[in-house]
Amino acid sequence: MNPSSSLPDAKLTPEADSSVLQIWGGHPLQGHVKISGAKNSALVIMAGALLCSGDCRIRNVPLLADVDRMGQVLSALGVRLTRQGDILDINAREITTSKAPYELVTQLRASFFAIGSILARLGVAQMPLPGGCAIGARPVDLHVRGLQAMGAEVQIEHGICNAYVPGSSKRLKGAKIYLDIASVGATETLMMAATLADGETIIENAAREPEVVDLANFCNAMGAKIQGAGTSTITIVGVSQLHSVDYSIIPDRIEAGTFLVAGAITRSELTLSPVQPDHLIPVIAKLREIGVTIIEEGSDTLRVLPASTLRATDIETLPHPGFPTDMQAPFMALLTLAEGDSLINESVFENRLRHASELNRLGADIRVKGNTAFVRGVPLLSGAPVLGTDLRASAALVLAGLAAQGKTTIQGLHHLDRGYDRLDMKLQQLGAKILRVGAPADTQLAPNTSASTSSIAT
Ligand SMILES: CC(=O)N[C@H]1[C@@H](OP(=O)(O)OP(=O)(O)OC[C@H]2O[C@@H](n3ccc(=O)[nH]c3=O)[C@H](O)[C@@H]2O)O[C@H](CO)[C@@H](O)[C@@H]1O
Ligand SMILES: C=C(OP(=O)(O)O)C(=O)O
Repeated sequence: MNPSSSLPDAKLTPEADSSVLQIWGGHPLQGHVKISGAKNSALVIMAGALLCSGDCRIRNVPLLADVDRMGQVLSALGVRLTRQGDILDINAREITTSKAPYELVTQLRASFFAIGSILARLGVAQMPLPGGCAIGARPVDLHVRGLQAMGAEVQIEHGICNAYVPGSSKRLKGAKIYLDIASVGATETLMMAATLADGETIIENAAREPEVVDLANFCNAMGAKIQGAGTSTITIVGVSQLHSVDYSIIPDRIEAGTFLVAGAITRSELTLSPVQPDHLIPVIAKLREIGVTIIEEGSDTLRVLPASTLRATDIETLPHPGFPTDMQAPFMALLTLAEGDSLINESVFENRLRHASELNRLGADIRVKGNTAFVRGVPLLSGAPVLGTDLRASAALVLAGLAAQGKTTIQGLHHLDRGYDRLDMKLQQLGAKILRVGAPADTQLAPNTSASTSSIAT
């Protein structure tokens, strides 16, 4: 069953670039929201499907522009894909080329991680350097060094990472790899590469994010031998081939966190499911510190209650299980309305505070110095035209817009659509007065004051 079957299908096209979101803020939300599958799991698991020459059925796949593009990357490699609702079937029996298309790979980050699976399957890969959110330099040196340690020759030329495995077997060799930084992507690239390598690979200082564990579980369900995912040391014993699989990806903890903040910032009562509360420990802990009541109901449901007062707090982003960098911008939106001064330190990416100046357009009081934002709480925000500069920055502006008095117009929706499954429609179903309109000229339309704006244009 498509978990979001009550939502219309959105068209995820470049038109999102010219469309805008209009939000009439200051209205409480109410109801239940269905959390979609995790973007960062879906994308890397699609890359992982390249390791297997049998059928891979992936369930709970979110409707995202990034998933579409990743599908196009796989198609361009000769892989067969069919999607029905949230089920994606992938068959990579034949990979007809080792060269991934530049114009697609450069539009998202996770596409690059497929260098690990392509190299493992074919012994050769030509992968353009990736795109993704412009939140820092985001090099791929750790991916490259790890593949080299496994015996690959790798060179970056003209924006393309060319890799091949010398020798007649074309098979990577197990290796001991220490990552200088616990990089999510490098851990995933190397874990995939190691599943089909000759011998044992040990990744030290591995990333511990839930999406790394999800990828390992997916690979193990295909017959891989991966141990330790979720800890700092992952051991992979290479196998010669993997078999068919039917696998369901985890709920998106960042989408869930975004809806928790939506409840908190609009002082609303919402329930969210399915979620894995243990994936949200730092987010829930910070919300409670801010004064928001979060109740766990059963094993997969969270309820957020209307907060009377929001209190300032300090946040430092860190690799999992620390506070997730992908929740930093949404929390900044929330803290603009908290009583007192908050300090937010972004320590994972070097340029991920660009939403601060856009939040200031809405009346927030934020000063940025280096990687630190000083947020002085204000009693209210007021709607204004703003620009989403990356995925989570755009989500932060939506959240601020929901709380701001009057009308907020958000441009740059292609960022939002990369990583949120029909966010505007889900908010609409909770009673938000939010409307997507096709072209900037339409932004002058009169507000639709009805709580259920079914005339949404997608
Ligand atoms: C598609 C995907 O899964 N994206 C997530 C992934 O991105 P991504 O995998 O790109 O993030 P990383 O964990 O690799 O990045 C962490 C830090 O390591 C640095 N670094 C990374 C690789 C490398 O070879 N060299 C290097 O210096 C990065 O520039 C960054 O400063 O994890 C991030 C951190 O949780 C999340 O914000 C992204 O949503
Ligand atoms: C940074 C993010 O995504 P990506 O790595 O795909 O750019 C994100 O999901 O917040």
